[in-house]
Amino acid sequence: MTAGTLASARIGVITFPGTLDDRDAARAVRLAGGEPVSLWHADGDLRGVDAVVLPGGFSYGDYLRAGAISRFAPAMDAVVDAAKGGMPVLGICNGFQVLTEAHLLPGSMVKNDHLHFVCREQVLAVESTSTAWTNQYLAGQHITIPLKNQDGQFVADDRILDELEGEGRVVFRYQGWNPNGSRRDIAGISNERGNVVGLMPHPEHAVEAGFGPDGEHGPRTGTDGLGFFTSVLASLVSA
Ligand SMILES: NC(=O)CC[C@H](N)C(=O)O
Repeated sequence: MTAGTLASARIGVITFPGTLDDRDAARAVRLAGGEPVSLWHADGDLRGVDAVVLPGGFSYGDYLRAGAISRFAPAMDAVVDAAKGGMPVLGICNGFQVLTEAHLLPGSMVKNDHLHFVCREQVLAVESTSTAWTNQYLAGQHITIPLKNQDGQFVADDRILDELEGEGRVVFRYQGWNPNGSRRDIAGISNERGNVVGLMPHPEHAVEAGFGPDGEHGPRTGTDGLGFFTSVLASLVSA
């Protein structure tokens, strides 16, 4: 993509068997002004996209461990190479699970501590705006987006957690209630470079006025998730 051509940014959305949220992710890209490109897990060619979203769902039925099989999909070999080269990659929920399994992000996702599926509107604090996916938010801003998962507990040892905190790579933290027992209330993290971000809650379901969740204090806005997709477009223009 040439600098300054915001609307021509092509954002790939990968579909695995069992993916649920690819259509909403593609729609979010379109509403932000980008061009969504459908990518299939078995295809190792990313079709020249500028960034990639790994959407939510139950890829390969969450068999073995959520994300553990998807990690070996041919598309993921291409994503790992592209991410190492600096391409923006966002993993949402099951996509976050795939990113940890693929070792693009540290830590692991395990069963929610209460052992129940959780589905709710969740308030998050945006703790880092230095990533390809959060540069259009304000540091400390609270956003409300849906959360729905069974394996949403982020775990890592203290050395990794201290490193994430020390390097400003805790991108989102749960506010008000920790819905799954995640260490240090962590809802999302990034890699060192800030091009790879993963989180459990779902920004792609909060991109259109009147349909997303109410804000924390104010009237229903429903668009708190749109900033992920406008952020990546902005990061591509400034790249
Ligand atoms: N919404 C989702 O992406 C679900 C993620 C995952 N398979 C889980 O339940 O933990």
